[in-house]
Amino acid sequence: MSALLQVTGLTKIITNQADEDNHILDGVNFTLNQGEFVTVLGGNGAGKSTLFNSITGSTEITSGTVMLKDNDITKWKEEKRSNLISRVFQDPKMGTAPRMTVAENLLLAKLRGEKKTLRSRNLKKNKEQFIEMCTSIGNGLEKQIDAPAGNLSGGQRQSLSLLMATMTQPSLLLLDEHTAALDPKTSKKLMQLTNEIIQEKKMTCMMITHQMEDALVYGNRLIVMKDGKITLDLNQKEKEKMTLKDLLKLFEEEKLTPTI
Ligand SMILES: Nc1ncnc2c1ncn2[C@@H]1O[C@H](COP(=O)(O)OP(=O)(O)OP(=O)(O)O)[C@@H](O)[C@H]1O
Repeated sequence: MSALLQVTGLTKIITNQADEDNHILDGVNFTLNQGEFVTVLGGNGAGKSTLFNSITGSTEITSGTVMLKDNDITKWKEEKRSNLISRVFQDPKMGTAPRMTVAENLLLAKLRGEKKTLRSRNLKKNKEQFIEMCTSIGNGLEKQIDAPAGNLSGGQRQSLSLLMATMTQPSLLLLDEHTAALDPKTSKKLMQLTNEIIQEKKMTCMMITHQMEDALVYGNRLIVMKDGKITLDLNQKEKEKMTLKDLLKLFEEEKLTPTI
């Protein structure tokens, strides 16, 4: 396996009004290999989303480097990084344009990184493929193909976000609690769909979740964060041995504190 993402000494310090430094990310180091699907657990405020923000370039870091596909992207603007990195957020409203139709949203995703306009000719050409993609999800999204994305249910809108995020096979897929705002049944379905897409496209993915069971069931590596640090990093074999009970016990006993 070859390294796809290499994060070294990633640190983000925020100084508050009392002039105290808060280490939101505290020297995070890890390497993600091509094809790895990592689930990321950690309590509120552990630094999980800030880690994602640092990788996508939506937050400025204090120090450290981010390498992606042998490129040092630390100083790249967010827009440039977005040609290689896709992210799906918790809020269904974040990943789609509400006034554009489902088909237009999908076309926008298909043309990512290209300087093309949303011509109706392009829409017509791709419509059949888009309907097929939507039908495969099984939640009626294809019936809304010409409806504005803002009219969709939360589950439909998140599945559209997921389709858009994975359409052009990004180098890295970041899922930021992307099922958390949905009801349990819809959330489960979207998680299954997510896993199918990741397996089928052999994608490299990091997924933040608060569902310990999902963190154990899905993916082939598990990372736990606490106080801006990675405090547990289980490979596939170690993860397979870990039971939900063991994991819950570790959290309860707070054995996930850094050893240094
Ligand atoms: N721009 C900022 N200014 C000040 N504090 C910030 C900023 N960004 C993040 N923080 C703080 O950094 C800490 C980590 O936040 P982050 O959102 O990364 O945590 P998280 O692990 O994703 O938590 P959650 O599970 O609640 O989403 C929090 O205490 C948060 O309030």
